[in-house]
Amino acid sequence: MSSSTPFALELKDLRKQFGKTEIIRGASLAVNAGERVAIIGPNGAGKSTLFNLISGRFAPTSGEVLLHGQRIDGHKPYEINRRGLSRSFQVSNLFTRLSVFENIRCAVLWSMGYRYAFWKFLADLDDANDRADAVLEMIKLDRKRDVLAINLTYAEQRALEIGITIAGGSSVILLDEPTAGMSQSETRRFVQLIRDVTVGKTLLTVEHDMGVVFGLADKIAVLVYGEVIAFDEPEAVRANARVQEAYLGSVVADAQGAAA
Ligand SMILES: Nc1ncnc2c1ncn2[C@@H]1O[C@H](COP(=O)(O)OP(=O)(O)OP(=O)(O)O)[C@@H](O)[C@H]1O
Repeated sequence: MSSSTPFALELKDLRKQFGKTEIIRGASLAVNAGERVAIIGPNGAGKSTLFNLISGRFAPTSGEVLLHGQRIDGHKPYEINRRGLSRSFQVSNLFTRLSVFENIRCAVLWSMGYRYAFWKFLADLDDANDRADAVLEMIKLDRKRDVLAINLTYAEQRALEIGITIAGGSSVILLDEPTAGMSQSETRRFVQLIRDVTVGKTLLTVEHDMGVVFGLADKIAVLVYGEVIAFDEPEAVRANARVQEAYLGSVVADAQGAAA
């Protein structure tokens, strides 16, 4: 066994079957700490399923998921979260009737272990408040601190979700289509926001927008029929013949304009 630093996240020959259908068919991937990785692939390739396997919503049929060198496959989502992996969802996960600040503070308190032990939380409330305010500044919602989440714009709600995802200080962040539904200018600002709040962290994002992919990712993983057929830097993936053939031909041509 090597003594070098383990990968932040590693998938080893991961498989997932639903009934008789194998959706994830031996996916392998090794992500270094601090890398930003976009997972792309055609509809139905298994991107969301892969996220569900990594974050513990599904247990794999076989194979391994390692977080900082330790097995997490089959563990419960909250256990995986405690070990430093946090995930956002395509569908909004906000408490719409709570303020922006309260949404973030809930996430901070949860990450500090106050899910059930609210009796001990008063002592640490100042810490939680400070951390929540720091996160609000990072996601640029400090001026909306006391606004109810339901009254935010769509883009602000998505920023709040990112804030909730990073509030606990996880080192590995999974974002599922973070810019879906945004205008082009909102998307550009949002990509910058994601870059800013994930400095020093490991990021995996599922993304359809090639402008976002090429603007954000250090590396791209191409998932086709439940297999990672390429995992490399953007230019190498763009030039990869197998990727061109299986998926990217026309999509990449479009992206060249979008990323320029
Ligand atoms: N819980 C489940 N039970 C049965 N089949 C499932 C389940 N979840 C996903 N699938 C199937 O797995 C396949 C991959 O779905 P998945 O949502 O992971 O793909 P995707 O790459 O995220 O697609 P998209 O880009 O359209 O979001 C689909 O055929 C889907 O119907």
